[in-house]
Amino acid sequence: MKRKYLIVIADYYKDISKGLLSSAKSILPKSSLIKIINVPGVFEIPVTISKNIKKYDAFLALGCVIKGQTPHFDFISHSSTDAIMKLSVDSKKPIGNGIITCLNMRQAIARKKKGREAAQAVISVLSQ
Ligand SMILES: Nc1c(NC[C@H](O)[C@H](O)[C@H](O)CO)[nH]c(=O)[nH]c1=O
Ligand SMILES: CC(=O)[C@@H](O)COP(=O)(O)O
Repeated sequence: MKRKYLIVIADYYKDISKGLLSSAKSILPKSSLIKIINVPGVFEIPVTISKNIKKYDAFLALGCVIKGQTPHFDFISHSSTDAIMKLSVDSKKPIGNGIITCLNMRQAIARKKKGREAAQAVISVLSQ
């Protein structure tokens, strides 16, 4: 079956996002219809998915948050994760969480292939 996927990707850390995107795309079925929307940061991901929730079968949220000096990291990480979970449960559609939350750039580089896990999870839920 030809599934429609929307990938929403935050450009805040472009190199990391590129890795997340290529690893996610590598596992999606070749027959899928895939649309990609770029947003400035992970905070913009939930509203973008929400605006498109009826148009696609499944979604991938990709981005990277790296801890700085202030509590900003916790607010951005929790609010985006919670909003994505709520959207997924309310709409009954899978949204793969490929937002990595890291304490430093070294951790982010080591995790930039995690898009694959998010894509794999979505495929698994779609097949239930
Ligand atoms: N600090 C990070 C951000 N911050 C930006 C926000 O996501 C948002 O774009 C801004 O607050 C305007 O609404 N975004 C990331 O993706 N990663 C970060 O580490
Ligand atoms: C997400 C963050 O914590 C970071 O990008 C912001 O840095 P800071 O807390 O130093 O303003």
